[in-house]
Amino acid sequence: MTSSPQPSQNLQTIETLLKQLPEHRPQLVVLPEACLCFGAGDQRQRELAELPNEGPMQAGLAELARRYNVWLVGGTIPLINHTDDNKFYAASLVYNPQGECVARYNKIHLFDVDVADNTRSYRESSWTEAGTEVVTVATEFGTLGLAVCYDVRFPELFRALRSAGADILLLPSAFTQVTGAAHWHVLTRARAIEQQCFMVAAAQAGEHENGRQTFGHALVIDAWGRILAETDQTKPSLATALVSVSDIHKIRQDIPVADHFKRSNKVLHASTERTR
Ligand SMILES: O=C(O)CNC(=O)[C@H](CS)NC(=O)CCC(=O)C(=O)O
Repeated sequence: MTSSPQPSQNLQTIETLLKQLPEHRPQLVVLPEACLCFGAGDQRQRELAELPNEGPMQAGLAELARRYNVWLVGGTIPLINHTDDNKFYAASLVYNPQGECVARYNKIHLFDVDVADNTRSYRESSWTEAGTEVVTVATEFGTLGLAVCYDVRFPELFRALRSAGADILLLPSAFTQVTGAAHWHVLTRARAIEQQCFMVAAAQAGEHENGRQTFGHALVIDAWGRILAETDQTKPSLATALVSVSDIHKIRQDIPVADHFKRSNKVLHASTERTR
């Protein structure tokens, strides 16, 4: 998506995409970070921020999940934070096909980064409250592990998701054009390979109303690191793949990294303690 600052307009775009989905059900649809409001400025986002399970953005996503009979992951939307009025949570919400919100993940790693693009300096923590919880959710497809965008640079989170049972990693994103061109495919594939999970990485793409340029290239990656689907367009489009989560069992059996990590973790931990 090339989301605008206008939630109702973005909901319409999402509905246009949902109409193009293959017939196959059950189906999981992952939307990009800030799918309902992008490039609006932090003041506008604060105004739009909603309480959990209240407000038009969440009602819109719930209704679409129900109408199209899909599991729908609403990238991130701003949700109110009671401890600091100036900061909202960047929350990724999972809706089941009945339109019920069954999980919420607040983005943990915030993008306080300098980039050689026309924005130059990103300071996400100045308007976003960091999440503190690792979130997985059991579904009929397998267990989903939730992460968002910049989180992909922190493999420890993905290790924690795998330890908590994740089979399918979800990564709603809004990667910058510059960092995306250099790192997007490598990072998303690396997380899939090392955790032996599917990776569904949705993306903002193109040039937004505030001049920000995002990289696009939404991906579905399997647990062997193969790219199953990719969209390289900068107009709203879908990357779709038909997958079976049972494919990961052989990979995990043949290369038992989860067991080996338990062994090495003790050694590594003891060793860093000694050298400190
Ligand atoms: O601000 C919004 O409206 C939506 N959120 C974003 O665009 C976020 C925070 S600025 N973007 C990223 O995390 C980019 C990460 C990235 O590009 C990298 O890790 O290289």
